[in-house]
Amino acid sequence: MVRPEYPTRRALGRRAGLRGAFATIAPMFSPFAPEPPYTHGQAERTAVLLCNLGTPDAPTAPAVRRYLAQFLSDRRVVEIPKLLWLPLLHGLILRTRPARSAAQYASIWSAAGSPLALWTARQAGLLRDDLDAAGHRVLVRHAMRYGNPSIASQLDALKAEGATRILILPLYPQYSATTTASVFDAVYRWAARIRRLPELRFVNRYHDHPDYIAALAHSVQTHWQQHGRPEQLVLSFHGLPERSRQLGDPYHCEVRKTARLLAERLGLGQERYRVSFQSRFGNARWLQPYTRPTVEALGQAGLRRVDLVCPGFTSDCRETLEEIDIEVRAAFLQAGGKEFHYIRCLNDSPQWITALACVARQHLAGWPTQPAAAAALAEARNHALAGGAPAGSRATGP
Ligand SMILES: C=CC1=C(C)c2cc3[nH]c(cc4nc(cc5[nH]c(cc1n2)c(C)c5CCC(=O)O)C(CCC(=O)O)=C4C)c(C)c3C=C
Ligand SMILES: [Fe+2]
Ligand SMILES: [Fe+2]
Repeated sequence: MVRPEYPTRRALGRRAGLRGAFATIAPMFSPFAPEPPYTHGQAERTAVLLCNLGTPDAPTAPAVRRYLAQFLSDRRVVEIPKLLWLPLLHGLILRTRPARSAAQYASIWSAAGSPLALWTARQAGLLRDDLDAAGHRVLVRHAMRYGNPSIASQLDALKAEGATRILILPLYPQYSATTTASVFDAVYRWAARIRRLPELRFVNRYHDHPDYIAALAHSVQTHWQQHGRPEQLVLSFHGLPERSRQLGDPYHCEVRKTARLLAERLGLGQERYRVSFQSRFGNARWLQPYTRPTVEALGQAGLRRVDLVCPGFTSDCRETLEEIDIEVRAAFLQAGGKEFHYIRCLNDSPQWITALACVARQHLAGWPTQPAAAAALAEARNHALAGGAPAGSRATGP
């Protein structure tokens, strides 16, 4: 006869202890971030995350080295195979460039920090106010693709604030794999470790949005009303390796369209403006013509006054305040030019905030942005789930 084996009290205790211990350590082995327990009837909240490129934490060589190490290790930015690129990056570039870059950052750093960081944070606050004034209760935060605050940390914060729907809005009007897609990579990486994902939407581009073009035109026209007009207006955009265009990056095409629409809006004939590309990095061939030689040639050709605007940069930063307003200005004057006017980026202009809000609202369409609307939606859902039972009766049930 086989006697059934009943576990002894001590064995049961041991097993419960093991189960308890397992329950304690299991989350440590989960690939997902811990979540608070799920409860029914949680409010739906909509959020917008403004994403910009990023900037060093300080204008010092170590801070710039940290920032550049992250930036230039991104395969979206430098497409050279890692085996060839990393020795060059760590053996040469990160040993020489940070000190030079830090001095350039120092020349444009304000008491409150990096211009790019300040403008981006301000845009987030103003966007929230604008949406709020229009009756849209939306959480708005900003994040940086490289440096701080990181995209992951801001998505964590939005989730902790209860965001269940998040619109990712890069501060790049023209799409490029090197910038826009890299922001999306960071969001996907964050999402891969989240159990209860918010709904996510992404804005790829708004290079031809009428409000964006109107904001640019307003900024140029205001400058001209105060200072008169130049002989030439240069529209300078951040450059990109020519190879990216050949491999299918639409950036160049979108830049040309922004430029055409802006010139049309300003009533400029083709002979009164030109497009150029700045901030070339390394020795490869980038999109042409390059900004500095373009402006030098205008000075050498005897032009008295050139105005320059950077329509692709939505915030002033090192690339505009130092490279353009200091270096390119000096190059023009040295080449014989007399007056160089740098027209500032959109920064916190009301027209730009209106444009951002319009882009955001178009992409938020269908998502509740008011607490009352969100609550009504949740109630309607509960009602449908309960098969018509009074709304709220399932609010806390399974
Ligand atoms: C290595 C190649 C680079 C590509 C490709 C690139 C594309 C690209 N960048 C911007 C916008 C900005 N870039 C900024 C700084 C910056 N960019 C590169 C290199 C590439 N950019 C470097 C190495 C740096 C750091 C500055 C330096 O050390 O020289 C900035 C300014 C940041 C700041 O803190 O002020 C912006 C903005 C776009 C839009 C773009 C592609 C379309
Ligand atoms: Fe750049
Ligand atoms: Fe095109």
